[in-house]
Amino acid sequence: KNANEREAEDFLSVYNSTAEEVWNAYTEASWTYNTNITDHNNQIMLEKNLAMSNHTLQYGRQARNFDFSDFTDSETQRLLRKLSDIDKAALTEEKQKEYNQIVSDMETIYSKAKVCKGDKCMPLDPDLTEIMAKSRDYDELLFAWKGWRDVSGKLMRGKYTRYVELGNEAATLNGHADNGAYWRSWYETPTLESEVERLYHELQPLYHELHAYVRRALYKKYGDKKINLKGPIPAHLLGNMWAQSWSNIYDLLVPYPNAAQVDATPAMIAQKWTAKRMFEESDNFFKSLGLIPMPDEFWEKSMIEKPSDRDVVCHASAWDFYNRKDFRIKQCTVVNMDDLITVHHEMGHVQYFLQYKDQPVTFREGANPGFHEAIGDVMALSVSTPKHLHSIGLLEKPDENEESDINYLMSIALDKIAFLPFGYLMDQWRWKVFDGRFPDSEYNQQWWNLRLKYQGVCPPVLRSEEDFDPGAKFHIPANVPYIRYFVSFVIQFQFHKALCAAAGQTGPLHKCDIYQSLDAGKLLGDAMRLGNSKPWPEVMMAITGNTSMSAEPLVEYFKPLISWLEKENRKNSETLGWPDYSWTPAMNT
Ligand SMILES: CC(=O)N[C@@H](CC(=O)O)C(=O)NC[C@H](CC1(C(=O)N[C@@H](Cc2ccc(O)cc2)C(=O)O)CCCC1)C(=O)O
Ligand SMILES: [Zn+2]
Repeated sequence: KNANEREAEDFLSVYNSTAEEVWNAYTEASWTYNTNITDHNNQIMLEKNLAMSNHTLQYGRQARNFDFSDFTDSETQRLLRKLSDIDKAALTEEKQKEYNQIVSDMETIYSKAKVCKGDKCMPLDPDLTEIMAKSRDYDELLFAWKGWRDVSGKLMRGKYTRYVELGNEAATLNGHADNGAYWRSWYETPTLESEVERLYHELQPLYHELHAYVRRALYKKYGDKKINLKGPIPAHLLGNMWAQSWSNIYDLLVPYPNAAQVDATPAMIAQKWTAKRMFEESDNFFKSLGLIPMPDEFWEKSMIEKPSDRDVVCHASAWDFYNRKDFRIKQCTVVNMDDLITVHHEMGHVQYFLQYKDQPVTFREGANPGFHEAIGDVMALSVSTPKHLHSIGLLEKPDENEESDINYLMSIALDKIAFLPFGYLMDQWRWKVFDGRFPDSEYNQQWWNLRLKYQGVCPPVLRSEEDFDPGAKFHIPANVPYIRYFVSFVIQFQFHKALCAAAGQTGPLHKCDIYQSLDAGKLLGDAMRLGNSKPWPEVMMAITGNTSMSAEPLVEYFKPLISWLEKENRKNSETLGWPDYSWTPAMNT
């Protein structure tokens, strides 16, 4: 190593220890704000955010001064290259302040928004979420759906244009074409857009089969004035505020009502499960694989229930405090199966934090953002099986027959297959907003074009450019990219297949439960420990033996259901897709 490389290594170790301090300070301030939304806490968070940017700018400039092309250590090269991209710190201080304020304002609007009916004002969590999940009254669902958009997205419309401008300015200052190109650069895959497009088209036939089957069920429930069997589905009838997961309307479309049921919620309530019990159950699962237990600080400092005395950001999240000791989850947990899945999802993030905590801070990220999103869901694929739920006392002994298999696969498909077009279109919209193909005069129209094209849903009431429906989904005001979830929903089945093999499970993928398999745990733990120190294809290879993303394991997992759906839809001579694309439901009748 030449003197230059040794100097770089010293520089990187000073960077690392100072970064831990500065990032910890920001994360603490952000946590304080997220768990107690006040102007005071907001100001402190914004200050710490600026301090973090100044640190990034100061060290980013120094990193750029090194010529690391002839360095021998590839890890040093990788660290310096990552440091050289200074993100928002490239903006002037007042533009950074403006940008951070806009994002904070949009997130505050979203988190404090309530829909009022008379003197009763309902927040998204849990009130409107519960209405969307449980109501079967077309107009009550419409009230919640339209009401939420009026008090969230609609109020952010004016801020989003400036947010886009400043984000693009920062990205171009770092050498990216626009902010979307910057976000995609984290995958180190020049062909990312065509990769995800290929995956989407491989999976679209599965979605069309499910969409046709669900549309038929909604037709039976809401009639021919509200459902067109050749048209898109009104977006408020699918059990979820964004029609992104349909498991809450499972009762309207159960394939075999007399076969074994799959929902553990009734048992959780009957047995008086608490949020704490749900988290302990998840911790047990990770420990059974030989993975790292949640540390004491986690149990002391996490916020696992919605406080009654203050405003909080209820959207669940997992937090790394960058001091290798402090990791937390913030979740307004409701005792039901949906939230038990979410607990595993958030715990998956914390397990990743724990595994890579001794990496340089720059590498304390997922191999790519999709990897970070997949870990918890992989665990949930095992935990959700009737066999596993029975083993923790939440379901009777599952009867092993084809009908209960189809029931189970349907319940999982309503989350996983239903999600794919939504997971895909969220950043299709944002990438095109950032690259200018979607001018702000068309934000809402283009949003609904994509919602129709990919999801086959339509707005139940007229929309205009006074509305800003993308802003009604957390990740848009919160400035959180979304293609990571589409990637996760594909690769989590690759991981599931690989871990099931490691666990010696030979049956069909949907029956596999990796519980207590130390081999499966080691395979995943070793991959997580690498963090972002290696390009993700190498990590993918270490887990699955392949270097690329593949839809094949997802298709294999759902094979029995797809065959059933094809037969069922043919029997009903369903039209796949929505050729009556301009149809809309009768209004106010
Ligand atoms: C400090 C910080 O922000 N940390 C990051 C993690 C990190 O980057 O380290 C973080 O905690 N982000 C929050 C976000 C929360 C959830 C989410 O938003 N999910 C998507 C998509 C989806 C839906 C179903 C599903 O099964 C899996 C995903 C949605 O709900 O639309 C809510 C419920 C589940 C996950 C998350 O955990 O990803
Ligand atoms: Zn996540």
